[in-house]
Amino acid sequence: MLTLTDVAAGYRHRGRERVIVDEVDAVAPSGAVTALLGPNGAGKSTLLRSLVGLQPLLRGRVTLTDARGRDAELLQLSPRERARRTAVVLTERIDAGLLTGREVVELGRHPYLGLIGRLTDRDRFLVGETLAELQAGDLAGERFAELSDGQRQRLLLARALVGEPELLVLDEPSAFLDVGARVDLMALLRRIARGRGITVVLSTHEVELALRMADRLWLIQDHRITSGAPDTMVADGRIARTFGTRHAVFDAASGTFRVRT
Ligand SMILES: Nc1ncnc2c1ncn2[C@@H]1O[C@H](COP(=O)(O)OP(=O)(O)OP(=O)(O)O)[C@@H](O)[C@H]1O
Repeated sequence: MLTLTDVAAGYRHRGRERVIVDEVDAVAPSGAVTALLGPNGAGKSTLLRSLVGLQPLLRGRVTLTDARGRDAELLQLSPRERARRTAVVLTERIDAGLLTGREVVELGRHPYLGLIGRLTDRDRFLVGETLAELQAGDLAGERFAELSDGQRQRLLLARALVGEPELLVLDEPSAFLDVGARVDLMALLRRIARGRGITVVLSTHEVELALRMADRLWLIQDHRITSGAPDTMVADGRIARTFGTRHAVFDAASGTFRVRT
């Protein structure tokens, strides 16, 4: 479980602070998918990057609670320990040079390798198992650079999971996927969250999909976050207020947007 306590995320330039999201108190349960929603520029990437230590957190506490109920302050852990317990999948297209699919996934074992950096039998076993779990075994021998966006996404997810993280954070994982692949990815993430009992937090622009498939929502509006179950947020009008525009109106009954006529 991930708990944010009085978190502020943003940027500091030459001693001046630009707060993007403030006073965040939110929980992402384990065994579940939490979707972070918000309009363009609301601060989804800023918050996710700050939570996992990819940019400095302005204020607050980020607590990871393991399966035995032990708390750890995520950003106080050593980089190696943090890399073992969390995995991050970003939107940027990565340059994997001439690496094969399997070699990309093997990189996910890096936080566990000794000084020589050699994979053990257990590392190889986990790589094989994870590739199978994500139905990506047929991509193992292919050159990563020559694969489609959907196939790469699967391998990047395998790379993230092969480190057996407790927390998986994904920034717009469906950005380059077609509609069928987006639904498949959400279903896969749900299965992984439940099967492994891990905490999955992802940002997305797919509001309708998140309403149907996420267990919990974090919604950014006006620099603050509110959270809750999708049904609750639809029923109390929060989704309509955040995403409705002059031309798009949210229909709570169907959980979809339609063009205002
Ligand atoms: N390096 C930076 N320095 C200062 N401000 C930044 C920096 N990077 C992003 N921002 C600002 O932070 C705000 C939030 O950006 P962010 O990318 O986190 O939003 P987002 O919700 O992920 O947006 P989108 O949905 O468009 O991807 C924006 O106003 C952006 O201009």
